[in-house]
Amino acid sequence: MKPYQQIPISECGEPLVSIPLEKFAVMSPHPYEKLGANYQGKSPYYLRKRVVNALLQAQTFLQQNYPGTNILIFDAYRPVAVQQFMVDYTFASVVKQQGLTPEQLSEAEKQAIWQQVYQIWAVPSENPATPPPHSTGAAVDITLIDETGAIIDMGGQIDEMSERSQPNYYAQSIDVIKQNYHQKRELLKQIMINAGFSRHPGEWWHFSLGDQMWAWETKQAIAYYGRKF
Ligand SMILES: C[C@@H](N)C(=O)N[C@H](C)C(=O)O
Ligand SMILES: [Zn+2]
Repeated sequence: MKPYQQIPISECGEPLVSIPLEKFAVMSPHPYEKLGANYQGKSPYYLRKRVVNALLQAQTFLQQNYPGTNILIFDAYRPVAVQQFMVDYTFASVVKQQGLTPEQLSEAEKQAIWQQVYQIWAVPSENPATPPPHSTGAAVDITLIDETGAIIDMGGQIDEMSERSQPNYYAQSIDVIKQNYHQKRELLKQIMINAGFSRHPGEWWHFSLGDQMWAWETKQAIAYYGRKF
């Protein structure tokens, strides 16, 4: 159990709504649908109403200060079944990268890979007290695009399982390009924090508002969004 999962949830009942996608950039096709994730009629582009409003606020702030720059939404709502699909997919990918099959792995080797997977993915828990963040409709994975529509280089890919995913990975670098990665990550963080979000301490692209991780990071006693569906 992660420390943030100790935070009690007092579900406020606010609905999930569709993100107005015309106001943002999106990946097409959606990255997890492309891998075969089944959303069973729901959309990865749902969020809680207040979370959508806050995301729009972040977008307005960004465009007022950096005209032409835009938020790219990589992922938002994720049913627990999709969380399960993605952790299984990631486990299988790591095994494959090692040129192995699961049957060739010892229990200890499997555990080591699961540990790696759960470093960046939340456990697909069905327990209402410990929902995966994206299953609450409060979490969103984003990056930025520039005025030409190109994805701004943040010095790492979303969902990358490496040290580079740490938000401050480039903070101390003396290399100008790497300093620029850090500045871009800081810009992303700043527009989101201004709008009320908090950032995942280990992932530069993950932000949430109102869920357990947000409550933990912002020192609130309770979270107000639990699992949806
Ligand atoms: C891996 C990334 N897409 C992500 O969303 N990670 C968080 C921790 C999650 O699975 O909720
Ligand atoms: Zn995320």
